[in-house]
Amino acid sequence: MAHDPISPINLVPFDDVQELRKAKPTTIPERFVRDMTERPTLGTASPFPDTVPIIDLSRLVKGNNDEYESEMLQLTRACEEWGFFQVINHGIDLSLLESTEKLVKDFFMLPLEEKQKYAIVQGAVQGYGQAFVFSEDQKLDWCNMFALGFRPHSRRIPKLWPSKPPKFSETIELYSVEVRKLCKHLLECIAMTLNLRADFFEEMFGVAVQGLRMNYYPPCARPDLVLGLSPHSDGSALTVLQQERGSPVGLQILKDNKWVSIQPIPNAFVINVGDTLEVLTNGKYKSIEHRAVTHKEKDRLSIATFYAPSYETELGPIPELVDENNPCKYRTYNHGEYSKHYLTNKLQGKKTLDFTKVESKKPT
Ligand SMILES: O=C(O)CCC(=O)C(=O)O
Ligand SMILES: [Fe+2]
Repeated sequence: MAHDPISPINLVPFDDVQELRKAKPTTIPERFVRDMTERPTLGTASPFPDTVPIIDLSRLVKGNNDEYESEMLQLTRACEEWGFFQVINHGIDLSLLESTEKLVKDFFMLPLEEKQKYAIVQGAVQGYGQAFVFSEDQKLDWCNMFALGFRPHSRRIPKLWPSKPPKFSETIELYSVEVRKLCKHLLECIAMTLNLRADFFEEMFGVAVQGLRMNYYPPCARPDLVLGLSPHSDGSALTVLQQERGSPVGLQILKDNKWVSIQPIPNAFVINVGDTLEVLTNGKYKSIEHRAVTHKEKDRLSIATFYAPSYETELGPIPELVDENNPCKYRTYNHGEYSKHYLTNKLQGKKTLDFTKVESKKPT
């Protein structure tokens, strides 16, 4: 698919959160104040520092030895029981992570007029601003976002690649190439946890779609009333998230019906299973609902890379993963069609996945 399969999308104007914050309002504007049921519980969500699995990638390249086997088991458990894990020793140059982080932060610190040169254009899901805002009465996230398409090349909108700060675009390019390699490697390992050939996903995905969303969450005087990012699952196959060094806790995942905070580990990436992998594995590896919360004094930056099959790919449960005990739970559909569906609906937990669910037959 040459361009975003999204046209037209009618986004409605939104308030720029950094600008709002500058005015230091004593009350939070109504459009950001969540209904009681949606408000985050802060401080009470247990941080579970050692339960979201940590995968040491340096142990996954060594071939057939005990370390490799035990790390593969850990990866299987992470995908099956958590849908989220952190990777350490991923091999990406730490100075590249630091410079990416710094330049992205510098971008958000530019004056609004400068950032607005790259504003989301109607009909695209790339640029500066909040996507997923479709009505005047929809609650807004306490966040500014900047999204860019990276691969395939035809998806790029060159006028949205900023000239300021200097080196931004070339650094994002280098970063995205490295993160792409990481995604490929992780998917090879994940394929093997499913007893599939290592190159199974690589072959199926074609020229994989890769996009970036940079999220900047200014501090908020009332973090108990707002959400940084609404609950959602990602439409991708895999998502790779970098959190700024020294970030406060912000990411929470819904685990056994409780919101659990993910503690940032310096230099690690947070990886999560997206909807596409859920469908392909016939629900064996599930995408997990997650959200971001804000902090009273500290800002937070995160950089999410979404990695997904090409838009032409036909998706459905992999036949090897469907049998009598695991009947087919999702219908077959075109990935471009799903992306369009995902991007034209507000973020609402895992609701977009209903698009592909097959009605389960009631036992007679
Ligand atoms: O900022 C975060 O931790 C979450 C970001 C996220 O979930 C996303 O961009 O899809
Ligand atoms: Fe997400």
